[in-house]
Amino acid sequence: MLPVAGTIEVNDIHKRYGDTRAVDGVTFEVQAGEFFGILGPNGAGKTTTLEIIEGLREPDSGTVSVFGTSPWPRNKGLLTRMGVQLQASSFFERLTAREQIRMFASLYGVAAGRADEMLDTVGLTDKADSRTEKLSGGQMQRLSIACALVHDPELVFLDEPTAALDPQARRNLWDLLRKINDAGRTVVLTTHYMDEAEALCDRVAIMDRGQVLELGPPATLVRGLEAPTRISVESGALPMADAQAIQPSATVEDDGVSLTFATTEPGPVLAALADRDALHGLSVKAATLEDVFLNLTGREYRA
Ligand SMILES: Nc1ncnc2c1ncn2[C@@H]1O[C@H](COP(=O)(O)OP(=O)(O)OP(=O)(O)O)[C@@H](O)[C@H]1O
Repeated sequence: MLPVAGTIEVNDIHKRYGDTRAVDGVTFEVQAGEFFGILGPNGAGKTTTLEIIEGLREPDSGTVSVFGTSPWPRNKGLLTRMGVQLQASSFFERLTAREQIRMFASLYGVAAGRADEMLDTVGLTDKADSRTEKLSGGQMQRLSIACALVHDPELVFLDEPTAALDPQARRNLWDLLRKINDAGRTVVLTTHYMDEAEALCDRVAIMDRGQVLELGPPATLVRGLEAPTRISVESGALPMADAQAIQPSATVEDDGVSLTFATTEPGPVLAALADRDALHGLSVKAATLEDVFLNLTGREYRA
């Protein structure tokens, strides 16, 4: 049997700008229905990678296939099957939200009624008559996502869709993105937020300096680290000697604010603290993708 081709296949792509190796040998596949994330700090090469897949840029070398064909040179057959989220700045001037999305719909030969439905899907019906420059950041992002989805594409690209949003607006947008994926669409998203990648993505490619350092489901990447869990309670909850006796393999520190255990076996430590009635101010922090990045690069993650 032939292997099943991915919706997207990226094979050893390179792109240089002068001396900058923006993309330096990137390879991955995205399967149909996947929520795939490209995660990395500013300048990692995420946008360049995405634009090459979208057919907006030509790689210097390497190949890309989307639905089995090359997106470069500009492939009109792919346009109707892909949705690309535009930055809010690319809206037509002085149109209302409804006029914007109907304009996008008409470009694809999509009926106005479908455009109005999409406004409703992204929760903007009550803003339909507002001019886009009057919308909040989150509302503009939702409108740009609605415009990307108006022709019902199978594959959706989102470039940092929640950048610069407040936490509540980000959460709302996450719910919307999950719905889009649950409806069967393949979603490729770039983000520099570790928590966003963890919350949304089935698999994530961690990029830095033009290269993919690690690729897999977020939970697998974190588990693969075998990084310790950090258990903190109030400073002085136990005398240091008693704390150290709980689990000789754990590292224990008391910094005057918290007494913290770093342990790969958190269960017995929690049980022992409960036995000693020493759970005041408890917080438990497992390793995150940030620890994975630190482990891979030796650098703290700075989005
Ligand atoms: N058109 C361009 N001309 C010259 N250099 C560029 C161009 N586009 C990107 N670069 C450089 O290539 C590198 C990768 O940029 P890219 O925008 O792909 O990264 P990114 O991970 O998307 O970053 P950000 O999160 O800041 O958008 C950066 O060093 C950037 O300065």
